[in-house]
Amino acid sequence: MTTPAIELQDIACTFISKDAPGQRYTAVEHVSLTVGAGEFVSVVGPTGCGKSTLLNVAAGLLAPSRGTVRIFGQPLTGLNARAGYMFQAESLMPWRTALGNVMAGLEFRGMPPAEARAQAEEWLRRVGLGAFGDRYPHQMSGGMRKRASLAQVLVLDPDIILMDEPFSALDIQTRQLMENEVLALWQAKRKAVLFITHDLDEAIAMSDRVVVMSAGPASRPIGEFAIDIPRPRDVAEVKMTPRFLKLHAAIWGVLREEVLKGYQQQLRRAA
Ligand SMILES: Nc1ncnc2c1ncn2[C@@H]1O[C@H](COP(=O)(O)OP(=O)(O)OP(=O)(O)O)[C@@H](O)[C@H]1O
Repeated sequence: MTTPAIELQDIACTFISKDAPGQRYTAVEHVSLTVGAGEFVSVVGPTGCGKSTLLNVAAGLLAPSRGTVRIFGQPLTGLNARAGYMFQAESLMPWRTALGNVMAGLEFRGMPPAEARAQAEEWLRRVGLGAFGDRYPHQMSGGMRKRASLAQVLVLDPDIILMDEPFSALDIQTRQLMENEVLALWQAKRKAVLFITHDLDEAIAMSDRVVVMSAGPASRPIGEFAIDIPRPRDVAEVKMTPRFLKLHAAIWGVLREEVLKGYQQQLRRAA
């Protein structure tokens, strides 16, 4: 077997509780998870179960309290330099144009400006923003900003792409367009993707594998499903196929109870 792109081994993350500083809260525990080179893996689970925590661990933004992280076989210490990260929130610098934003990472790496500009323009074209390089973030729609963010990540040609609910703020049509575009780009480049989402439909439509997390505290994977739907896929069309519906029913069977538990916990915390 080839070395996985990401290998989380028996990870635990314990935080000082926000509600009671004297208490500790174990968000995730006994999490072992791999993403193969070129594999698209989604993690789904109830709200607050620790999905973003795991992504932060894979990005090297958060050191786990226990366990090891290996990136292409090497123990991760510090930031994961082989990964690009696409957050739920906007990541564009408001004072830079779309082109300036996409160029920024290349410039920080020390690439000569003319070359950085040429590569950034090429990526803006690939994400459908070729004519909008001179727009500032506030002059773009939410969908355009997401495209620019995507170009910002992909221009750096990372071997691993970490995505935390990147499309959750978009309307459904724009979202489906973006999902298809991400799949097309992924299919062409075959990077390892770790994708976090609340949306089971999205997870199944996009992924090679879907991992289901239990409700917290001490969340861990409780189910793993191979998505054997042929590619290329159209995310809207695939949702009407019998295989999709069967997989959806199977995964929802595992996820449903955890979502209810997570919801009850939220209500208790809010009370
Ligand atoms: N830095 C921190 N300090 C204290 N608690 C934290 C910290 N980061 C996360 N937590 C807690 O750990 C748990 C997991 O959080 P996380 O954001 O990873 O969940 P999530 O599954 O991504 O949530 P959502 O689906 O709502 O985005 C939550 O209960 C959260 O309050």
